[in-house]
Amino acid sequence: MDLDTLRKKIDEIDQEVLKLLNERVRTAAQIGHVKRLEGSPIYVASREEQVLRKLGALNQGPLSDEAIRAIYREIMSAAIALEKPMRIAYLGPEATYTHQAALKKFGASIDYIAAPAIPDVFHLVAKGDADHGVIPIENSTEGAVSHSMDMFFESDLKICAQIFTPISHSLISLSQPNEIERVYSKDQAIGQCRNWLHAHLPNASIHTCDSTTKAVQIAKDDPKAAAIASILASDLYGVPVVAEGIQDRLDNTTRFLVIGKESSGFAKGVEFKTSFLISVDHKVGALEKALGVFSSRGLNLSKIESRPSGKTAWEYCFFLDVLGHFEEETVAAAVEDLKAFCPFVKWLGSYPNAK
Ligand SMILES: O=C(O)C(=O)C[C@]1(C(=O)O)C=C[C@@H](O)C=C1
Repeated sequence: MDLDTLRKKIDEIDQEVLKLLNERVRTAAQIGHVKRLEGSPIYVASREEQVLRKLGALNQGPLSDEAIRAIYREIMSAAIALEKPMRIAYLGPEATYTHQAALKKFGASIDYIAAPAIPDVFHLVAKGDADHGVIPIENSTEGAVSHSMDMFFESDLKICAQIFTPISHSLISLSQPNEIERVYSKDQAIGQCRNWLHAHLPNASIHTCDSTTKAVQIAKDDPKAAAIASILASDLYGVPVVAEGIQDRLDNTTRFLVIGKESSGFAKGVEFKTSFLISVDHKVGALEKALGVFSSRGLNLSKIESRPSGKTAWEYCFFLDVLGHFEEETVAAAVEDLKAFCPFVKWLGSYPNAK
């Protein structure tokens, strides 16, 4: 077939695709109406994952599963916007890695609010000024973002989704590396580039600041300074990248959480993760007994992290991640068991365990 004929074919297909897309978002708008009457949440992470999994199973190619997910991310983003104008708060300012994770999860049709610090994300959602919030929770190189974890002690917000984002850092400066005297970034980002900094800028002083974007703002005004941040932040502020991919590990990935007033309901065919916060008595075997509640039921405990209790020195609370949904019988029964002997058990949410 010649070019004109093939393009005519594409035009005809596009007409059909457009008709179907509008039919799909009209149906989503009707769902939105039902949800408003019922008072149920508009964004439903478990349903989205179910839709994406079904499409993945149906897909015969040549589109990759990744491409389908990206296309449907924007279709669902447009659908949500028609159901209700939605606002997502994220740890800002603009162009932070959290901003990029939020965009990846919620797409381009949603309104975003940059919050100056992690507690502000929680407060915006709790007050109803934002429908959901996005915060970093752990990095594959540097570990837990303790500030985010600690917010769950006091907040009643629930986790409704997780987002994994590969993190590639750049050195951003108006000068070349041999002229750089000061390096600025968020503590976590500095930790992810520690070996690179030691090898390439051994004489530069290292300074932490509130965000990777803030670091770029500093580097814009100080030619002797460099920021560790994303290429997006370099583009936004017009400060050049002088070295790319400076993170110590190639597989450097951050896990972000979506928080909201409600967790994610159960959906068939979707694998879930449930997070808890517990404390145990200061007794021999107390922690082992708590963990045994899960293993005796064949539940996979995928993570345990201890944090100071915030009440008494050298007393700890434990964050647990378990594969399964709180509405599933085995998980619910395990929690009942825990409540019988743990002084403190808090369910933080159940959400799709999608990578
Ligand atoms: O099924 C729903 O609950 C919808 O609102 C529709 C839809 C979709 O476009 O498929 C949109 C938003 C939700 O987060 C989940 C799914």
